[in-house]
Amino acid sequence: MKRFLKSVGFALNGWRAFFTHEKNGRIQIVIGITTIIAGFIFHLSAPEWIAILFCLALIPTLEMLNSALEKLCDLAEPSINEKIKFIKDVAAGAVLWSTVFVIIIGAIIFVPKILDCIK
Ligand SMILES: Nc1ncnc2c1ncn2[C@@H]1O[C@H](COP(=O)(O)OP(=O)(O)OP(=O)(O)O)[C@@H](O)[C@H]1O
Repeated sequence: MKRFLKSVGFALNGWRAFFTHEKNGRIQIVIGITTIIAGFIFHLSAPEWIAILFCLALIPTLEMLNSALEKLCDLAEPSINEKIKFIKDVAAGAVLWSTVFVIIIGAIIFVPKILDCIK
């Protein structure tokens, strides 16, 4: 139990490092809070909340892995290297790939509600 709590502590340190020191982490916080507020304003249904919460979990998770990989690459090979370029580009590509679908999901959920409000 003590070891488990220690591991949770390390993971929470990871959250703090990502969400306070990384620019992308701070952006994710702003997007997350804004989306949750919008969810309450537009009275999302349970399935809509599930989709939105899944999206809000997915992108920061990928961003965290991307940031960790970037740091590892910078440590392992500070000079220009084709393999490092591949690793960094593919990791960034993973974030972008998911982001495209998350934007589509967000649009499917929020755009009709916003249009209803404007009418
Ligand atoms: N050591 C390297 N060798 C080859 N290409 C690199 C190297 N470091 C970075 N690059 C290239 O530059 C791009 C940007 O790398 P960088 O580490 O600056 O990521 P970033 O997303 O701009 O970082 P940040 O998240 O700090 O803004 C990489 O995707 C890669 O194409």
